[in-house]
Amino acid sequence: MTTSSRADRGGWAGDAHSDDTSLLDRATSTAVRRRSLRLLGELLRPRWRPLAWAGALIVVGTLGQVAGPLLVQAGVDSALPALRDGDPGPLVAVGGTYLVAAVLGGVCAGAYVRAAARVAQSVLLELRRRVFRHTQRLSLEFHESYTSGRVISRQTSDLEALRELFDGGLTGVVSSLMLMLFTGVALFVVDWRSGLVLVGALVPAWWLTRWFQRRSQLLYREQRTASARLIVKFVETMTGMRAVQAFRREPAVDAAYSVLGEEYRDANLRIFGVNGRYQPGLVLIGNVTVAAALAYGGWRVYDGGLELGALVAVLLYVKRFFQPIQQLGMFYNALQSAVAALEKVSGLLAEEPTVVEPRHPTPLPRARGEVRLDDVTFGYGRGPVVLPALDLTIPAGQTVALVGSTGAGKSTLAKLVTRFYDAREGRVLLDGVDVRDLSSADLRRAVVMVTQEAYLFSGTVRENIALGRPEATDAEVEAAARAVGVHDFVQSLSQGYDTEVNKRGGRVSSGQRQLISFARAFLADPAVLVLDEATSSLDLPGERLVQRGLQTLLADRTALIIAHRLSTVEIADRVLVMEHGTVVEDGTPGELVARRGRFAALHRAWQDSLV
Ligand SMILES: Nc1ncnc2c1ncn2[C@@H]1O[C@H](COP(=O)(O)OP(=O)(O)OP(=O)(O)O)[C@@H](O)[C@H]1O
Repeated sequence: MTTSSRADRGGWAGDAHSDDTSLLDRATSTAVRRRSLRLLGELLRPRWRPLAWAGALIVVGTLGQVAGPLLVQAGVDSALPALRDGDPGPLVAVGGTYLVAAVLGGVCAGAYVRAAARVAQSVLLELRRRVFRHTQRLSLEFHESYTSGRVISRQTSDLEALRELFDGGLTGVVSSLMLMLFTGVALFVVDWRSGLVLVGALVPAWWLTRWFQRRSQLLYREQRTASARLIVKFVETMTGMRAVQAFRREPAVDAAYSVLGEEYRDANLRIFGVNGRYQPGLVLIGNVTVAAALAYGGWRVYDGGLELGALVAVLLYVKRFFQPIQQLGMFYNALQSAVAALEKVSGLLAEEPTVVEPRHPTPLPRARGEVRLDDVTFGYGRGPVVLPALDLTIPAGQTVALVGSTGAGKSTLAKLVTRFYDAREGRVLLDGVDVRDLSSADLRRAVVMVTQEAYLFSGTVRENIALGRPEATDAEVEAAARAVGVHDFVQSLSQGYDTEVNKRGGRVSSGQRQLISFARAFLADPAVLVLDEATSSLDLPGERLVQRGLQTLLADRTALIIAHRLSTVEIADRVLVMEHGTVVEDGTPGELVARRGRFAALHRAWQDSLV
């Protein structure tokens, strides 16, 4: 894959994540820009009507503002002489028009801000929704490689940068540009020679702006990268707080966080350094131009080549012309920040799920639960092969315990059966149907995975149990809880099934957490259950409770359990011992103990640990 096409897709795959580097080569940079613009186009196209309305408002509003100096000129050069001759009419007319233009300009500018804000807010809402929906849609492969902190910074600080641009900057940029354009045209209308003085001044202003643009583009990328790193570190530390405290990593983490914080501060300071040169540079150019226009115009007034009113108008226009440039410089910061953010968000949105939904799924409304791996070879991404040519058949209803040393490929096998990943070669079949041909609805109904961490979401115990079947009745939820033996515990909570978990009064132990997740799986009633048994040890009564719950859960269904406990292995119909991605022993627990191989040794070690 070429760099540009990877950047076009988003480029997280592989070790160099494009959004973590601020130095992109030219081709990648162009591809990233194009991708961002495409996204912006997609977002703006359906909103062209309100955009056109905002555009009309700003044109009228700016015309109202630009009319001022022209009217001053008319006042000085025509209305005042007429008044001297005893005719106050022109002065009244000029004064009245000035008032109308000022009011119209103000009203339209205000309406423009509101109209632009409505468009901006709806774009932001859509983007926020898209990012969330898209991240959910992406396969596990993405989530295992793109750290959660980075996803969070896409959804928070990047969208925030875009909000800042839309809220203040963008409306300002458009009105500033408009004001400059109309002011320039009006200046040429009043006195084209003075217009040429302005054009001369634009040359250094242009060079200064180009310099600023180049420097700040790089610096803003650096700033966003530094900010994302800071967020990643924070999220990582907070989610791993137990490990941090257990291993007294606080000072090390603190030091690392401080370094990242300093890098972020330095990145911000560098930006201010560039701004600090750009802004005064522009002010200087502006003032020199006003002085030049005054000298040149004054000489011509003296000479009789220019009316006094025209000179006043020229000076007002030249002064006004440079005000928006300074504003533009400030908005440019917001723009840079937002462009960098848009590049990253568009990268995330360009990611494609690696596990794709079939176009014409084979229906499987009622799975029996036979699982077969047919010559399956698998490796992560472009990494080494983890499972080489695996053949395995698990008849419907069989409970299989997977054991083996760490890194042997047990979880990988589980992730293939649940189709969190697709095999590189070979097929994974459920009831004879390739899992790639099943709709995700059928597959997720038939195959449920219970993970080690048994994640509980904020909400009530009832909602947590009914996660896979939200339409389940209270009686069904309770029956599931009874079946796995967690009903009494739930009843003992302050508000029973309505207790909010993870809040005060709703704290659950790891064993209870597992039982709730068993109840959740029981209620979902899948034909195949894949279970990564928790490694944390429970006390004996707790272990018995979990074991009993497990047995009820397993009855009549196919189960693949990554087993960490002797008691679990003993209730299995079959044990598979894995080493380096291959099954090295396969049989009933009794048979394997008798065979005196690896499992027998493991079995002995487990038994010894119990006495
Ligand atoms: N997301 C991943 N990306 C790349 N390689 C991975 C990923 N997950 C696992 N691996 C690699 O695949 C191999 C098998 O890992 P797997 O998690 O399946 O082992 P396991 O038998 O479940 O181990 P454990 O009992 O420690 O969980 C290991 O070498 C591991 O480093």
